[in-house]
Amino acid sequence: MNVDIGNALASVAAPGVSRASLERLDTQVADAHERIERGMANGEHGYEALNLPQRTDPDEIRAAVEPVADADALITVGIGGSALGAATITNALADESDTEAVYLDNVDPEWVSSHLDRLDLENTAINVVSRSGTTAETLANFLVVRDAFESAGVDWTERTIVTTGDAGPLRDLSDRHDLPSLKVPDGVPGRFSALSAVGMVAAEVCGHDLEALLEGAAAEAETLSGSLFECPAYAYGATTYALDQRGAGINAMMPYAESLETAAEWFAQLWAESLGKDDLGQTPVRALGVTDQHSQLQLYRAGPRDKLVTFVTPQESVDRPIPDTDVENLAYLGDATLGELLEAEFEATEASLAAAGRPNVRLELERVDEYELGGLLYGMEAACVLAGELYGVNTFEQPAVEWAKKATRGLLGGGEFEEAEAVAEKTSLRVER
Ligand SMILES: O=P(O)(O)OC[C@H]1O[C@H](O)[C@H](O)[C@@H](O)[C@@H]1O
Repeated sequence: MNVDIGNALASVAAPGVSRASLERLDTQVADAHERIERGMANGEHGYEALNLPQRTDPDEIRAAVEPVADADALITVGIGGSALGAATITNALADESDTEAVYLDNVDPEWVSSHLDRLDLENTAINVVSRSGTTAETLANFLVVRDAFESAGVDWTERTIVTTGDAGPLRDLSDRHDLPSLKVPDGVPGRFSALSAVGMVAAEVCGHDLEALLEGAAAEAETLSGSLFECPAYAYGATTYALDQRGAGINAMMPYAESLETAAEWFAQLWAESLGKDDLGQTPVRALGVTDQHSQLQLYRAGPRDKLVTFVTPQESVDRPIPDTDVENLAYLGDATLGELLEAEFEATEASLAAAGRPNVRLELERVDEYELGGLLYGMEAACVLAGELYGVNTFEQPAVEWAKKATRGLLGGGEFEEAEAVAEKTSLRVER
């Protein structure tokens, strides 16, 4: 992954971040890097995630998925960090795969049923993932999926792989039915676990190259160093932090590849849950080039000056010519390909933001393949850890989400809920038709 922060730097037209201030920030980056290295060396909670390229064992994952390797479809039941990493990988690489990857994260009954009703369950496998093993949505969806298998006369115990922590309801269930299981590595929070079994079971069943994913991540890991000017991941983390300090509290992640749409979702969780605490953090927004040029771009170029736009641009991809036409005003398209049009749209958007003094950063990938994707996932995680150090927040906890999880359980009769109820009552205002 290369990072071009040129359009985030202050110029005559743009009020971005100055090179001098980045040079000053580099001292803090050096200190943060020392802290990160120490955390990695000691396997401390969270920092351990940056060791995954060396720790993850593809053979162990392959052995666990062997019983379902021939599945036509794989239903991954998980949410947040237990689904988005895997979905990012399989959606990005979908064209290489014969297995359909389905992700059940939401508990919308209509949507869950629509998947279960259409899939041939006899040739479908289940990949249930929960670090804690207690997440209500995941367990509920798993019970529903299991029930659908039983109703279809399919032995779900022959078709299920579990990935979870050492203990908890999901681990108990997996032990009771002797299911093939993998462990969420210690010290790795869900949103940093894409490069472990959490993200890679689905990748393996869908036929992707796990070694290449890890090699790409390892290559990115090798660039970690005490200067943002030498490390693309830190350049990104430090620049976003510096821009946020100057008012860019919103970061719109805008890949110019349909296949990377889920990567923006994954990034949103990483950035929001890791940095959004102590009244600090930068709000991630999901966007997609070119689609959102025709919906959000007006705001990015002419709305409040509180945004950074992050482009992700693969340099190579398959292409397709635009056929000639005899419609006179469209003749200019006939000489181009869809890829050239996409590239021109990207360059025009980047230039238009820069011309309007709106900071933007470009993350360049050679192409969308396992190696580059591994680098992108690792690079964004390292950028996030660095940004967390600069903000001075605890990057690896998420107390606000835990509060809502507890409240949900309480509402369903699974625990205390007085605090949430009391607040909701005081602030409720209802307007009826
Ligand atoms: O993997 P699980 O324990 O089921 O957790 C799934 C998700 O739950 C919560 O929403 C956490 O805030 C997320 O960070 C986590 O990824």
